[in-house]
Amino acid sequence: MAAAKWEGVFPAVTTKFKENEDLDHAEMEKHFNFQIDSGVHALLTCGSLGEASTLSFDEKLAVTKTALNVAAGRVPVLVNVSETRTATACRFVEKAHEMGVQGLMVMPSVLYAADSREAMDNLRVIAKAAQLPIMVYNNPVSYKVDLTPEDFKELADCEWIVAIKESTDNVRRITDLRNAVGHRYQLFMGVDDLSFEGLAVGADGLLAGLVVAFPKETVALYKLMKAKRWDEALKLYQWFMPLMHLDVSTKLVQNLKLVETLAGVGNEYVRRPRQPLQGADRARVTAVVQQALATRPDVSLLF
Ligand SMILES: N[C@@H](CC=O)C(=O)O
Repeated sequence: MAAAKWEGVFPAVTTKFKENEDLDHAEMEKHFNFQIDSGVHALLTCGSLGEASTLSFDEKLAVTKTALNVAAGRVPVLVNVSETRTATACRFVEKAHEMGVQGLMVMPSVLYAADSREAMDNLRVIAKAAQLPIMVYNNPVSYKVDLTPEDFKELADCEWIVAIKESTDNVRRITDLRNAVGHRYQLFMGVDDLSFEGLAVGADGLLAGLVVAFPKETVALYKLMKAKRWDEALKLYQWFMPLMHLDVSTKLVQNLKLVETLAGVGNEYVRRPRQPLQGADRARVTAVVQQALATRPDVSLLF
């Protein structure tokens, strides 16, 4: 049977590399401990922000193993599934299950824009192989596959599908999902700069990017919203917004790795063909981060 209900702040952790592009497990241990010590409610490895597209099958398992070792049961560890072929995804989830992950996030195949019949079949086949709770990552903006509230109604009989990461960029979708399927699924806002709006209309959590550099602030935003302390949440959100815009970009990985570096919690090593930001892009992100750091609220005073 599927696990306890997921809720709260789930960072899509960045994958740490050395200068020569090898995995840097020591840096990842630091990063994962930093997230957990800051109060996040789970870790998601190997998402798009985790540069999944540059990681081999075995590397994804190795990164996830490090997260499991660090978490040691303190928070659940989910791994993103982004294989291009359903059969490969099944092999991957079987290995992830053996390794002890507590859940999966499943993306559609990024190289083929499946129609909804194909996308739902892909999910059912992966769920059967995994026998693990699954969050469906619905992001038609980036991946050109949109599972609608009607599709989720149809998937409701699949007990392993327990949550949806909502990234349509359309905040109406949270309410449309609730109206269509009630509380059958836990709903996560997947677009950073719609966090307040998503939580305000009843999302159960955030599966977000900026949390990698500012976990305490993201957890504070979530807690304020759940406590209906709207004015304080809005003030914090207004401070956060210029940073959150940085996640909504084709350069989100480089943006966020630069944010982590300037915030003193990471480095900028990425895998080619990505390269660290330069020129005007670098100056723009640096200015946003410097302004945010200069006006950073002390969220420990809020609770
Ligand atoms: N969609 C991202 C998280 C948010 O930026 C991911 O899957 O890594």
